[in-house]
Amino acid sequence: MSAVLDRLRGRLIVSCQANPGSPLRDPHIISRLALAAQQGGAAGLRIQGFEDVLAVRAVTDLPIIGLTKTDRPDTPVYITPTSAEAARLAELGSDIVAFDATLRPRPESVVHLVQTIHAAGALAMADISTLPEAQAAYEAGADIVGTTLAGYTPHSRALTTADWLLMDELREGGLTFIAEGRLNSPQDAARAMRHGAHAVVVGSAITRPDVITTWFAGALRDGS
Ligand SMILES: CC(=O)N[C@H](C=O)[C@@H](O)[C@H](O)[C@H](O)COP(=O)(O)O
Repeated sequence: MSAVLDRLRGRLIVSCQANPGSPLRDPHIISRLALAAQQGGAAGLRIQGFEDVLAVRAVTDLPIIGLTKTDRPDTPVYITPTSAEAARLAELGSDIVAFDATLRPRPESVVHLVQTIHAAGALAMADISTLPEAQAAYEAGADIVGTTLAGYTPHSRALTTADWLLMDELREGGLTFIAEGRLNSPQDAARAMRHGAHAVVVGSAITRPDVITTWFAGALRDGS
């Protein structure tokens, strides 16, 4: 296992991303969120977009998982769909480049993306939604898989919680994985480790106050 992945073992990775339209969508603000996460004990950061990766790289030595989100009319794949984007993320200082490795129509093969990321000197994190996708990603040379896209593809379990079953399948299949997606409390993060995660990514519950506010406002509306 690589030194970077070893450094992340058993640790928290904080995703610092702001949705389009969010008042926090600004590289300076994202870099401050990253520093706040570091101060709180994050061992790694997950950062979206070239400008944000650049801004965060300038302020911290923590491992960065870089990605892009690109809406394209020709494919449902939106997390780092092309090798050009993957290479740029590595050049800008991402230690790990995350990309969509789901079994859906895609502009470029997973093998090509992995090779490009490795050639650029970074590790390849395959964002998957099912066990077969994780197996295929490892066969294609990925360094690590993440449960990032579970619940976000038509062929994965539709859930409002983390996909605990997928974590169990990965663990039982002997596949190392990072748990990511809808881990909305410290208890969820700890539970993911008990389900066999190598590390845990938490985003919205730490760095999206606009989203968190909707949880609270909704609870007041519904009275639950
Ligand atoms: C599905 C997708 O596009 N996920 C993105 C991937 O980087 C981010 O929007 C999520 O915030 C991240 O995966 C962390 O998950 P959560 O915010 O649920 O803790």
